[in-house]
Amino acid sequence: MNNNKRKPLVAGNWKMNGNRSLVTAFNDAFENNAVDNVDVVICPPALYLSAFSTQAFALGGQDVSHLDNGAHTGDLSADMLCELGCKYAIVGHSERRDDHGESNSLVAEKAKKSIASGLTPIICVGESLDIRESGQVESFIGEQLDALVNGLTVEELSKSVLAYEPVWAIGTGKTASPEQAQDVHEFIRGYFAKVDAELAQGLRILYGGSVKADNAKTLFAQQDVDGGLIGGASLKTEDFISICQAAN
Ligand SMILES: O=C(CO)COP(=O)(O)O
Repeated sequence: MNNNKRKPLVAGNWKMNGNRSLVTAFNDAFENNAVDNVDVVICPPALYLSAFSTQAFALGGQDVSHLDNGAHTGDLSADMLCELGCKYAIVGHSERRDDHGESNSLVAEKAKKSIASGLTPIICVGESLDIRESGQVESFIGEQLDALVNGLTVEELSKSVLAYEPVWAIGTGKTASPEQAQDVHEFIRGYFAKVDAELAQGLRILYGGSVKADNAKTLFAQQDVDGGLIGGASLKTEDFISICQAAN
């Protein structure tokens, strides 16, 4: 693991996968395999949240509304997630941005609402292959970050976690190389350093995109990589536990 003072965090995003027996498997596996010195989070489909019984990891929502309550069919509020025991909520995942047209400013509103309710938002940013191939990674991610800095105070940002998830690496088996990941993480930390040096130093920035048990350690060893946001490999207890241990 890198030698900075930020506590590593590994979050599993089950997406629209899993069932009650997977919940049971995770309850059992984590009771028997402690992961030390790493904050571990599972973000299952929300209707399974109440089926978890272990205290070995925290729970998170995969998305959250920017609104308090009301006539918004299918949406879940931050308070509801809190009531079901969540400590975190993923916001701005590229699948939400693509499937539901979520804008940078909406993502910032969701992060703000999460913090107001006591949740830690895991705010996702990342570029498509087109953007990368046209050499616009930093300007594209810079715009995603601009919306956060415009919408959230430094104090709110310091209660957030960032996740860099290159869209071309999600579910494709094409992981960013450790150098590619480090380059963007360094850019993100540098961006926040211009806002507030202490904020940037303490901000946890996770990498997500085809993280597996066999590549996690080298990714997590990068100076500015503080853990991971894991999709496919978070659906298997053994793989996910190995990835969590690689962050220690
Ligand atoms: O989108 C992701 C996590 O949020 C990454 O998914 P994969 O690990 O399946 O590539």
